[in-house]
Amino acid sequence: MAPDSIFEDEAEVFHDIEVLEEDYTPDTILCRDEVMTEYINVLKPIYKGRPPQNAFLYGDTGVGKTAVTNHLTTQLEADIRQKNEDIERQHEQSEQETEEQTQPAVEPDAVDSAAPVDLTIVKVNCQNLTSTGERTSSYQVAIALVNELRPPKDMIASTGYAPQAVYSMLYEEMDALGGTVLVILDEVDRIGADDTILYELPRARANEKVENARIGLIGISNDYTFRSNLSPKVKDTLCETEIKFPAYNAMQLREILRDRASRALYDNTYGDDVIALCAALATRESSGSARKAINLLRRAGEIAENDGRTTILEADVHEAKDDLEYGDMVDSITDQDAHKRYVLAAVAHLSNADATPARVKEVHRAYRAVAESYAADPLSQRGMYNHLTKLAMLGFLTSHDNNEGIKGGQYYEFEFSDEVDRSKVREAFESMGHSWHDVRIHGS
Ligand SMILES: Nc1ncnc2c1ncn2[C@@H]1O[C@H](COP(=O)(O)OP(=O)(O)OP(=O)(O)O)[C@@H](O)[C@H]1O
Repeated sequence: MAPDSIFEDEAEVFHDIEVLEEDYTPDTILCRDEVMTEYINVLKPIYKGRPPQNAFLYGDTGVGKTAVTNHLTTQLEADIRQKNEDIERQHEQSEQETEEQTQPAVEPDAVDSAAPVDLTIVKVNCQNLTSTGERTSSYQVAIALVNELRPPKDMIASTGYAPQAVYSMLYEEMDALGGTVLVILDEVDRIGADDTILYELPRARANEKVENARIGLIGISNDYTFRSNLSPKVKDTLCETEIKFPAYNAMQLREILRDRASRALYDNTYGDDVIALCAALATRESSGSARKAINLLRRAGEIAENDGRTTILEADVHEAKDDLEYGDMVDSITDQDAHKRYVLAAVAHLSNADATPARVKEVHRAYRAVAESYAADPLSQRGMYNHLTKLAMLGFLTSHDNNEGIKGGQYYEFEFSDEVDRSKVREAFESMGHSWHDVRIHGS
């Protein structure tokens, strides 16, 4: 039967596509028993009503840091709710029994030692705090935390307050809550060089900034260098416990994928070959990222559906890989700071004018025109050169070392690496809401 609408697919492979969405929290966390045990030990004191611990979680992207955190904090909240209800019931029972009998049936001590636990969890992703993609700062994280704790009508603006005033507001909110306040900072490396908040929070009670609240801090990061660059006093507190999330191997990814696929896809739409290929590609190309494996499966399913098929083929997975790589590169460009993006735009214009590989002087001329077209102050050639070499180090650009002997001297030339091209840079600009400016390349 022909579909009634142009938006209808003749063939469908997804039974529940949401199971493959980024924000889906799986009911069961597979293949993470060891880290879960370590993590549970960090959270145990909270359940027991003792002072919370601080922890630093690290591991490559897509290895379950957020998924495990969400899973365990949800479980912690549910268990504490249950514990508090039990305690309340016990209290009521013992009060009743005291009224009825002269001798209470329940040991009074058993009730007193089990005081209800008051827990508030505040989560902030430090990546999303600036619209321009520049580095976040402790100040912005503090503002985000204040706003998480306040009702919408009392939220504060992201600029215009003295840092100490923001910290005071934060402590006030936390003190008003009382009990244990567990602050979880995802992508904490985005905080950049100013890590004030990371030593302010765990020490707030000792420094008498809060009286009623006990603050625990969990930082999550996929940047290995971040930890080593932390100031020693932050390292001592935040990294009280460190939990490393290792990359998944292909076998583990297969297990995770089989579980997801069985919920997301109709039976018989995929075979074990497709699962194995997604797992193998994610292991090889994306250092064991479950996110990549799941995204590959999802994209491959969409490709099959768009093609009117109810079976996902290995070829769909290969096509999905190409599609995702394109998107990943655009995202990585978006993640760069403004001057690096201007440099990439400059190389895009040069490449379009067939003027690459280009010497630093030529890149600088194009870069200056790009920066000015976005009303930004261009850096000097030396300043820009630092960004240029960093971009080459990160794999966006390739540099050629030319040596023309005594006459020409030694010089470097730059061009896009195989993974980058003009359309990706342009798409990155547009995805950030910046229109693409066609800059004239002089002298080319
Ligand atoms: N052990 C697991 N069992 C089931 N699903 C998992 C597991 N690990 C990761 N996933 C899924 O893989 C995806 C990526 O995981 P997650 O967001 O937790 O990674 P991450 O380590 O926090 O990555 P990033 O550092 O990029 O934030 C999510 O969809 C998550 O549900």
